[in-house]
Amino acid sequence: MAIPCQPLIGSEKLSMEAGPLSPMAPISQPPVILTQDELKKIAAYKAVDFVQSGMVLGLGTGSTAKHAVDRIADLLHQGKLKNIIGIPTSKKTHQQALSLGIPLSDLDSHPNVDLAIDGADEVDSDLNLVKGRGGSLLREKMIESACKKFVVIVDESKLVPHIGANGAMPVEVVPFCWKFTQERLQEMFGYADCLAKLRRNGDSESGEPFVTDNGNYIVDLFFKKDIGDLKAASDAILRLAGVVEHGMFLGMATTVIVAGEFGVTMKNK
Ligand SMILES: O=C(CO)[C@H](O)[C@H](O)COP(=O)(O)O
Repeated sequence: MAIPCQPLIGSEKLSMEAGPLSPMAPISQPPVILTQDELKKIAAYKAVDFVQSGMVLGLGTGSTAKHAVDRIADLLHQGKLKNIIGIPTSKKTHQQALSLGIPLSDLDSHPNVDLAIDGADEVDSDLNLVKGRGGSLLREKMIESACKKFVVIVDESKLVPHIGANGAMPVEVVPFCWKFTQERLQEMFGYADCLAKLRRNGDSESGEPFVTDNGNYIVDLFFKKDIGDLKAASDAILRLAGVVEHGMFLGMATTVIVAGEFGVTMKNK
């Protein structure tokens, strides 16, 4: 399930043959298969190649973006990057960046962001995204809407034929009468085509609601069929009083870097 991507120069092969042959070694050895986390790290490191000294940077959230933040901190400590200002997209990333000594600010002080690097839960062939399964969609959307370039980093498992094909599309809602808002979302898409479900901590149906960094709840929409007109769906969700934001990031990504078994590919808008 690969979107047609433009290979990077040489399209590095990530599935490498094991070490040099010794006289006792078999003629060929099994390929080294990289883990999903190693693929995420490769995509993240490629994205950090876009970072230049003096930039204001949106720092993404999640297991892929974490590698990018680590890499930026390494380059700062090595003196290869200077005068970076990071704008974290979550409390968790704020903590990570702070602990690594990355100078931090926010959109109030730095409303123009040069570049944001973040992961995604789904990417379609038009570079539309689902984000927010980690719960940080609101701050991510605010910061990534304010940036000149938005580089998305994923392993190939995130590529989908259409948005909503592979899991939840999160909607951040105010806690006040969340059941009412959940019900309106459910009615909007119909019981036959969608399941709207409050996100809770843990697996139990009776667990406490998951609370976002902004003190809100999340209703996850599980679509059973193609959403169709994404812009219309986005507008309809945002018109609903009680909804704060949703996890469809339409037309926002300027570049998507995908690390997969057969190499790293990059697609630009
Ligand atoms: O949107 C997000 C958090 O709100 C993440 O970017 C998204 O969930 C991808 O996470 P990961 O890199 O861990 O797969």
